[in-house]
Amino acid sequence: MNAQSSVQPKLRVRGATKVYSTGSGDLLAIDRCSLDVAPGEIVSIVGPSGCGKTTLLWSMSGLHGLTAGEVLLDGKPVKGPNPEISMVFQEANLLPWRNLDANINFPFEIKGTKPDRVWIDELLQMVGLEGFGARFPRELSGGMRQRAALVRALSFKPSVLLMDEPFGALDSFTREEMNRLVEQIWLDRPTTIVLITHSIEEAIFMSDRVVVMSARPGRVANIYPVPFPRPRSLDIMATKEVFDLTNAIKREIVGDQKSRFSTPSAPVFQAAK
Ligand SMILES: Nc1ncnc2c1ncn2[C@@H]1O[C@H](COP(=O)(O)OP(=O)(O)OP(=O)(O)O)[C@@H](O)[C@H]1O
Repeated sequence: MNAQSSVQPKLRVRGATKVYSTGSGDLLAIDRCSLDVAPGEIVSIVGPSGCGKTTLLWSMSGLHGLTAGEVLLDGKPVKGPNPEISMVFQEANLLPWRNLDANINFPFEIKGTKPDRVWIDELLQMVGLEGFGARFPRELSGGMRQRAALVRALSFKPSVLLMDEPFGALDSFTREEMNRLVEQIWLDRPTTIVLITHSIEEAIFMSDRVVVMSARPGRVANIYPVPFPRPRSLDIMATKEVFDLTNAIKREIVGDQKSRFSTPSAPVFQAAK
């Protein structure tokens, strides 16, 4: 799917600017970021540490407000938590005293709504966790806990899934397994996904487009289309085209950081006018 097509964007970020008030003054985290994500598209956001990736993603979720700019879901402003938007974080955040089933049910209990058990069982099967409902988080591996977090996030049937470095704490083998799993689920049930990652390889494997942000204050520096066919096999990932794209993105990020380090840095910024 291509965001440049005439289809209305699922998610539209317009001039997103966020200033945090800190003990040493205002800090401009992101500055006039704009991005359209098409329905059913997977977009990754990469950039130097501290460039504002999480700030941008949380703004998309409605979990925190913007100083200026707006986020639109299907053309309507996102002004707070939205049932259409789910999140997955680096930590699975499962409640240790509840078993897997009870963890997945927990958000429904809070909301006072009834979970769709058929859908949840289907998800558990897709991620290979069927039959593990009675297990407690301590009895699950890191990868299994993240798979459970994925099921919990998808259990609401969101139309947008926001993932904040979801596999960053996993070993590289499990991480690749999770990448393939998310792609499989997405191929089966297309959802609009925005993913933050520190791994350019992961970004390329997962995405239709990779957004590169500049060092803080974060701006959209460049957007790279990823034209490789799906499902993305290890063979595709080993091609020269992927190697060249990886290097181009890496060079852009490293180059940006180098130019920052070679000029005196000012940690506190004024908000963009
Ligand atoms: N609640 C907050 N209050 C003050 N400053 C904040 C707050 N949250 C983030 N920041 C600052 O805003 C900037 C952007 O942070 P953010 O976490 O969005 O970046 P990031 O690109 O996700 O970082 P990383 O890649 O290291 O996870 C950083 O300088 C950070 O210290």
